[in-house]
Amino acid sequence: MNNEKKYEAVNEQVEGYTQDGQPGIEKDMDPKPVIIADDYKGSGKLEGKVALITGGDSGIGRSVAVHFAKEGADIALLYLEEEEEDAQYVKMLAEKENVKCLLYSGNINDADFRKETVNDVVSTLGTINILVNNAGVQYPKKDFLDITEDNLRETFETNIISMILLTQEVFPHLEEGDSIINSTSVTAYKGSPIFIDYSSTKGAITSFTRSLAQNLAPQKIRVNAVAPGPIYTPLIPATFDAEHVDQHGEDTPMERRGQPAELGPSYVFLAAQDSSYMTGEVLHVNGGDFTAS
Ligand SMILES: NC(=O)C1=CN([C@@H]2O[C@H](COP(=O)(O)OP(=O)(O)OC[C@H]3O[C@@H](n4cnc5c(N)ncnc54)[C@H](O)[C@@H]3O)[C@@H](O)[C@H]2O)C=CC1
Ligand SMILES: CC(=O)C(C)=O
Repeated sequence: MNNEKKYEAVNEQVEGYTQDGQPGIEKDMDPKPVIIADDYKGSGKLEGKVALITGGDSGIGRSVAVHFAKEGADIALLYLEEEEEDAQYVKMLAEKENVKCLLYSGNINDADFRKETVNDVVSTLGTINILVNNAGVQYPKKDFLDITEDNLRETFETNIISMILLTQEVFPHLEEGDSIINSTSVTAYKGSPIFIDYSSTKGAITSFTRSLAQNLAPQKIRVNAVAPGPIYTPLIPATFDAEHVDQHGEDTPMERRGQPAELGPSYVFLAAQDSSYMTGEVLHVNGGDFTAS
């Protein structure tokens, strides 16, 4: 079975599965997302590198973590406490690739936690070469007036404010050739009637990526982003009702949701020297929605 057929087969089994609020837990998902293609072969593209991946326990971040491990990077994952088992699973997969994997559970919105995490990664693994800013939350609301101030503040705090603050924490350790990759979203480009606040944070992430890329270009530190379309991750059953979960991705030109396995290679490309002449760019992995780019 070719990879796309395998993804379609998983998609067909989804059938409106939901979870009870964020954070979504990958170990409870049935069917499980596909993290990496069976025929993916690492070729040492990230050997000797150290990557810090936020939200690296599950979904897109898990796929990034496993691809980076396949490419020889030591990795550190930052995630919420409720996701410990998901993170332990990623650690087990990474260690099978003979790389180190450090785990940091806590809230990215806590300044001490950010600082302690970065200091510990650097003292244990020597440095940080790649920062993947991927943690995010979303609270879909049909009615504009239903967006609560608490949800609005949490969405901005988690998705963009802490992204910038964590990047400031990591920046002093980055050197020429190192790279930052941010997870934005197709909703930053298309807008979304149910994600007015969330899509605003994703628009901010795109602008942050472009602006920081210009600022850091003289130091030869590259800053790029990936804009996923609808991807089957714990975030989806944790935040959508069954009908929306079922339909997720049907409105793309490819008429299907994506699997995390279809995202990981883009992050490898942006982290590796293969993309050495790219900065401030966004890769759109969205099932063919090229008008949203
Ligand atoms: N699944 C999708 O269809 C799409 C996802 N994205 C983005 O991809 C990124 C990853 O999400 P997914 O893999 O889909 O879901 P996910 O639920 O697997 O990952 C989100 C991760 O964010 C982390 N997180 C959230 N709040 C946190 C906090 N306060 N402190 C520490 N960690 C926190 C959690 O570890 C969680 O695992 C997010 O930024 C999301 O907005 C973008 C477009 C589409
Ligand atoms: C959550 C999100 O960004 C989409 C495209 O579903």
